[in-house]
Amino acid sequence: MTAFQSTLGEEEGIAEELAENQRAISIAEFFEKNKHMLGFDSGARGLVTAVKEAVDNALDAAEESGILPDIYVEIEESGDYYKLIVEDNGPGLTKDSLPKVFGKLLYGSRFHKREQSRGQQGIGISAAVLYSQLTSGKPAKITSRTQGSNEAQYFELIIDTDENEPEISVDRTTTWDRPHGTRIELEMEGNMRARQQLHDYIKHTAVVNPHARLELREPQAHFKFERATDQLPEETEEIRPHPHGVELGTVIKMLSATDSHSVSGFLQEEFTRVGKKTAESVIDEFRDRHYGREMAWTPPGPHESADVAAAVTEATVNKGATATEAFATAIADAVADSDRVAHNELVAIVDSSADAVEDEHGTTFGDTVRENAAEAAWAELAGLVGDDEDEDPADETDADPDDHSRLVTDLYELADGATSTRKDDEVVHAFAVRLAGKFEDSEDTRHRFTHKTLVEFVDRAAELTEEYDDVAFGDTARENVVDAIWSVMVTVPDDPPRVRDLSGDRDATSDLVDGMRATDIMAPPTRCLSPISDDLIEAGLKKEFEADFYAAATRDAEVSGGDPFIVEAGIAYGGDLEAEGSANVMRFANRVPLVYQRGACATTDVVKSIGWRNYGLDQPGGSGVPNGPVVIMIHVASTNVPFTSESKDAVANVPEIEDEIELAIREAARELKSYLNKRRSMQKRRKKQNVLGKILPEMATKVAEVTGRAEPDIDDAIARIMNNVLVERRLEENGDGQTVEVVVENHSSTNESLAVTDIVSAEPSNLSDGATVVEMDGEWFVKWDADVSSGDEAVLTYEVSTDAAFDIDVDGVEAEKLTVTDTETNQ
Ligand SMILES: Nc1ncnc2c1ncn2[C@@H]1O[C@H](COP(=O)(O)OP(=O)(O)OP(=O)(O)O)[C@@H](O)[C@H]1O
Repeated sequence: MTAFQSTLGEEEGIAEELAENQRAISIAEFFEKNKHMLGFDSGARGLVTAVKEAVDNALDAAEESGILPDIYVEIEESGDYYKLIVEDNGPGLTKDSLPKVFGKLLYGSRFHKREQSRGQQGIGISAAVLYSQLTSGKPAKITSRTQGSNEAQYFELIIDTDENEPEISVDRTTTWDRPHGTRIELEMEGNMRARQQLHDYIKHTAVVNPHARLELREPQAHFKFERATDQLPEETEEIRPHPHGVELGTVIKMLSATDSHSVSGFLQEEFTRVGKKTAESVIDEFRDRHYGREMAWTPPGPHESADVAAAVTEATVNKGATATEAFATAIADAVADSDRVAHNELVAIVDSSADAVEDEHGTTFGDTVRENAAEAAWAELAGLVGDDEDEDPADETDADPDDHSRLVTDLYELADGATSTRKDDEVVHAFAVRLAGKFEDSEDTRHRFTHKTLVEFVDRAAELTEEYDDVAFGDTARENVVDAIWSVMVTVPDDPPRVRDLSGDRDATSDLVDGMRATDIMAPPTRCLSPISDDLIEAGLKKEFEADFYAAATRDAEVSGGDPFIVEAGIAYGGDLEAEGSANVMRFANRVPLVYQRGACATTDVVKSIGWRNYGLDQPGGSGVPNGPVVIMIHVASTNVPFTSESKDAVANVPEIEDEIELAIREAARELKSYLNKRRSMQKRRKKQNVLGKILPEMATKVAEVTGRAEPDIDDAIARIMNNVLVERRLEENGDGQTVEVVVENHSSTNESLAVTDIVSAEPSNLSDGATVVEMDGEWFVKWDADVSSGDEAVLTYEVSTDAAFDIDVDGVEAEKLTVTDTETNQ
């Protein structure tokens, strides 16, 4: 029995006793116990993670200050431990901030910023310090020199885990040969079993950061990556959150923190891409959700008993006959001129008619008169003065086909247009009668309903119709009818609540968040992001892998959780890539290679979910990572990459991000597909050509033998059979010299553009139009660009002495589609 159990059963004091054991846990203490969460779960991994944290910080700091990064990483054995040194040429850290940066967890400059950076949480480097002190007991040794300062600061510190504060043991000035930057030295327990991961991390960092100079020295290897460009990545700018995808909790927090009083001001001030017009659209969406829409009915026609003018006249008292008539006519005319009228629109019509009549007749139309008039006119319009005497409003099953209230006619039209043509007229009519009943019986005489209520009305009317008329009125029909009615209903003009009222109202805020999501809003600005760009991805892949084919795609920015993100993908295929086994999937987030937890990453999940056979790759079982000589690279750039854990190894399964990853990969994969298709058809062509190349000469000899004639021109025949482009030289003696004809016959089905270069050993003359000649070291290069339509031919001519030798080179047509016969050369 545990001590805890022994106390059970005794009535008093358990809670008190338990309460005595409760105490707050410092964040440093927590991570001391849970270092795996930060990527320090083993000695091998600890070293890689520490390098990664320090190098990521160095790159961030240098780029932020517009400095081309120059980073030196050294790992050396030091007795039972490993010593890690990372030096950068960044801006350095001030004496005040340095101890906190390295000696306090959750302290950093990036957590609150909406801007792409490698660092996000303010944990990374202090976690490395924590791991080092935990495993070696030694303090972190840090040197930092800020720009323009004559001397550097030197600190030795550990983290006081109870307090999560730095404990400084040495604090002095020193000299350092770097003009500015930071050097950190950590000793830790470790091993180099993860050497490959370490090398990959440094190598891949170099690939996606061509502006950085990186050097790694470790006990068994030393390599340097010189910078490939002096161009820093485009500077990023901090942005406000985008309204798409911000969560309710965040909006509640923002509402209580904002200085704005109106919702419109709040939206414009606190979010990116929201101007006055967009704010108004969001508020309209909010109104639809929060207040509902009002049903707009068609105005009564001349054959109908409903009479707006008569009703207004009757409701207006003591205004004199002329003014009353003018008032009633103005309202009736405005109603008749509208396609449909909702309650709030009618109120506006009454107001403007009253104002106009007041001006013209000098009679005052007060609020009560206006209200009475609006009520009377609305009763006509909305069928509130029922013309069906026998109808029992309590009997919702009543669907008398003879019943023709004006609402029924209106709703019938809408329902008929929205349901399949197979639905019987009478059934639709019966449904319209029941639905009209719901409107007529509603307590809200303005016919103002939320979408949800409308769905309930339609469902109920449909259920009754199914039950009593024994017909199907399924989900699709119901949804279509709801859509048709909702689209003619009108957004109400009610003012949204003030920010201070909204901030305490969770439901109303939720309507606002839904409204923000439903509004079309321009994609967020991308200046807060720094994608690699498709060109540089291709260049990076080319630098790293010898392949036959490369493709890359950069998607437009999208939003997730209010944070903009961009996904990029690259594919390399063939060449020297490993043909055995599955494809090499390279993952990057904010230009940082992701080394661990491949299997837990959204990028890997997406790669596995794609049907690669469609793109011409081998994929056993039709799912999973494809096989073959392929590298698939994915880069997720975001102002806040959603990682699965603080160790930032794997991207979480966020649907919006997964969709974009898929689209980016598919974009690059489509190019791969057409490359592979072409390659396959070229292979077929080559095979066919090889067979023909063997058979035709034998046939030619046989034919010549049998017929006793000269052997036919085989090259010509091959070109024609294969639908090739034939380039043929013809020579004709001409006095002292000879005329050269280079003939291009296009037997293919497409128009072709060729670049022909004939290298001649003597000086040519009388070149045909379009050809140029350049002399180099006693050889003449006759250059000619020929555009030859399908089925056509083009000829290059020139003259040259009979002893000239030729060598022809043709560019612009794949080798498999080209037949060159240069046999009649004099050499
Ligand atoms: N080499 C450096 N030069 C200049 N500033 C640095 C350097 N390293 C860290 N910093 C500063 O210290 C802060 C804390 O760094 P830390 O690695 O703990 O967190 P982070 O990089 O912000 O986030 P993450 O936990 O995601 O890595 C950074 O935000 C940055 O402002």
